[in-house]
Amino acid sequence: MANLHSDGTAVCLDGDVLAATLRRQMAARATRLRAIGVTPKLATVLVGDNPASASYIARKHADCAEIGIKATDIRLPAKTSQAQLLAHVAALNADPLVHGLMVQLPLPAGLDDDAALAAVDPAKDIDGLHPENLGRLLAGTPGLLPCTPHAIWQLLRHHQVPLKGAKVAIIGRGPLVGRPLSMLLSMRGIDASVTLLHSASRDIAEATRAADVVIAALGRPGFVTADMVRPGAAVVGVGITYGDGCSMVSDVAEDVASVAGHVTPPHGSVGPLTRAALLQNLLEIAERGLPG
Ligand SMILES: Nc1nc(=O)c2c([nH]1)NC[C@@H]1CN(c3ccc(C(=O)N[C@@H](CCC(=O)O)C(=O)O)cc3)C=[N+]21
Repeated sequence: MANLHSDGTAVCLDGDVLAATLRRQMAARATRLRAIGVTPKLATVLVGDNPASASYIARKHADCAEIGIKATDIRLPAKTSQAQLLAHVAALNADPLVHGLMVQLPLPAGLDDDAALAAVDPAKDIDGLHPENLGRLLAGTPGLLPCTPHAIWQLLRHHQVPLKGAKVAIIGRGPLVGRPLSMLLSMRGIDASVTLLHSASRDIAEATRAADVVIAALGRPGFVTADMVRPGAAVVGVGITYGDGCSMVSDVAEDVASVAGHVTPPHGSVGPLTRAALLQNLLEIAERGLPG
């Protein structure tokens, strides 16, 4: 098996390394934009004090500082009303100096995630989760791509994992990852043959054992085990569950590395690339001269 290391362990699909490369490429793009008088600018909206959400937002802002993207960090109390939240989104939509914005999910109880996604101007929708952008992906004419699916595609492409005609088993049909990823990878030009598995699927292991690529995005620690993986297959763990203390546990069990050809590391890999994909969308908007 050509894709295995000589000691029989899988090649590491390391998102940290690729994300650092992508940030350097983005820094060069930001420099070129500033040279023509465009300062790329992000706005994030965080409602409440979910510690995981606060940590992701802090990392997005640190990435912006490193790349040379201006960023505004809007924090609203958990008791914010739907109308107040939508007023903040409308103001950012209308601000010609803001190229892209996102509302961090999940919102606290009482606020509507879908309504918040739909309120973002689709031309500034760096999450790629507005119904118009999801609809364009479904139609095969994508606009801004959803970040985690784009991250996973870039990770597989970077490591030259073949997708054309390949059997790809995706576990999890959520709106942020599994479902849009199934649309992306089955697009003309990428040409994977996708099986979308979920909690009501029978014989998940049978489907994953037949797959060239297994992508676990369900949020169940250690769900994909070595016996579910064909030797030499590529395995991507997306879901991360916070264990004791600050440990992070992947949807992919550690024993998978002894069977797979490629595998994401146990501490996760897709998160830093998801942040990179968000800022790639932002720079694309700024380069198009849109919308301001
Ligand atoms: N509107 C919206 N857009 C999102 O893109 C979005 C969202 N809501 N809600 C939650 C999920 C989750 N998500 C992550 C992003 C980065 C890491 C990440 O960078 N993780 C680091 C460390 C994380 C840590 O230490 O807490 C890592 O994997 O190494 C993880 C998860 C984006 N999401």
